[in-house]
Amino acid sequence: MKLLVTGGAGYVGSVCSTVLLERGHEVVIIDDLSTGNADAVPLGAEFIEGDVADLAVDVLGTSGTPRFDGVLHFAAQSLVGESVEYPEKYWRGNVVTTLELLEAMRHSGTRRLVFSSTAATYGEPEHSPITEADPTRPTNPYGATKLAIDHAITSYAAAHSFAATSLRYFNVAGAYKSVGENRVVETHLIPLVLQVALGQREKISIFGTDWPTSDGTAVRDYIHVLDLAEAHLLALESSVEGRHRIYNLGSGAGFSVREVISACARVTGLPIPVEDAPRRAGDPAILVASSDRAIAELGWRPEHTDLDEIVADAWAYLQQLGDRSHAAQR
Ligand SMILES: NC(=O)c1ccc[n+]([C@@H]2O[C@H](COP(=O)([O-])OP(=O)(O)OC[C@H]3O[C@@H](n4cnc5c(N)ncnc54)[C@H](O)[C@@H]3O)[C@@H](O)[C@H]2O)c1
Ligand SMILES: O=c1ccn([C@@H]2O[C@H](COP(=O)(O)OP(=O)(O)O[C@H]3O[C@H](CO)[C@H](O)[C@H](O)[C@H]3O)[C@@H](O)[C@H]2O)c(=O)[nH]1
Repeated sequence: MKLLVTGGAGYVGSVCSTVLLERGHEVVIIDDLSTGNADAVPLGAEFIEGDVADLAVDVLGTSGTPRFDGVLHFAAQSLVGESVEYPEKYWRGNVVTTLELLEAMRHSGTRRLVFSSTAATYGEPEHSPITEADPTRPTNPYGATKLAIDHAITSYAAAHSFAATSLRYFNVAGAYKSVGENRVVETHLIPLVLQVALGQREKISIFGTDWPTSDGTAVRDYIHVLDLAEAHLLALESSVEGRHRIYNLGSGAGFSVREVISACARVTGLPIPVEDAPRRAGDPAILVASSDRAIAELGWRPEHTDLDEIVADAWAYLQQLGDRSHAAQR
């Protein structure tokens, strides 16, 4: 297939693009490098630098035979805390941008879409694990914008025969080959803990030690980025015109913040100083996915579910990056 990948210079988008190219697909990437890295664009992909909202119409074309077989839409602003402080950046950057993309797809006759949704669409869950039938009550603007986009996609599928899939990722982690997490502003637990191990940060703050969990720290479901890439391929291949399918994607097990820090200490063999800190606003206590629907309908099987393996891949990537990481250059 010839595929348009938005956000293909970001973490998840560049790993997925790498896997798509390995499977023989043609990949064109649009990325404005607002949070991505030009050197994450995989060899073999065509790269167009700029904003999806500005470029979608030109790149997809407006009439005749569609130029692309499908779109994978990763481009987004995705920092929960920032979304609380600057919601306008999220409503414009996520919702307005995606509406422009959907319209460009409609006019060009491109119907196949895989969208990066998120566990943050659910908000504070009533029970665990979370299924797709559970209520969606996001607790921050980031989750609200992703949910709004999911609703828009549902109506485009019904009215305009889009063959769409929203993948609700839980906590993505790990690395694949030369691609991993290398953000200017890093807020995610595993890369932060590994930066402490590397001596790039003094310590890791544990946000909340009084959660109703076994060790008092928050529990998350960490999914290897390579398993996520496989789900995108399966979603693309099986998409159905007129349907918008929604799937949760996680590894099926929850790990506490302290368990993640222990895994990082085991894998690196290095000391990781910690400090107890207050809860972070908007954080739910426990987020664990039921991926049963993706397993049953897509035939997806998460294969890299061992936390130590996920951490080891992220660690290998950071070591290989060395002085080239944003954290090293600060
Ligand atoms: N990482 C996670 O744990 C996680 C979890 C759930 C959902 N997601 C979603 O997955 C997607 C990818 O996340 P990520 O962690 O790789 O983030 P990322 O910030 O590394 O990647 C996003 C990419 O999109 C680009 N971008 C943003 N807005 C753009 C625009 N308007 N035009 C062109 N390019 C634009 C950025 O430069 C960046 O390269 C996002 O949609 C995110 O909301 C991520
Ligand atoms: O320095 C830190 C950073 C994080 N945490 C804790 O570690 C856990 C994981 O935090 P992350 O920031 O790595 O991930 P989140 O669970 O907050 O959010 C991630 O997963 C969500 C879905 O589960 C959303 O999709 C979101 O985009 C994505 O960043 C949370 O309990 C958080 O409070 C700490 O204790 N200290």
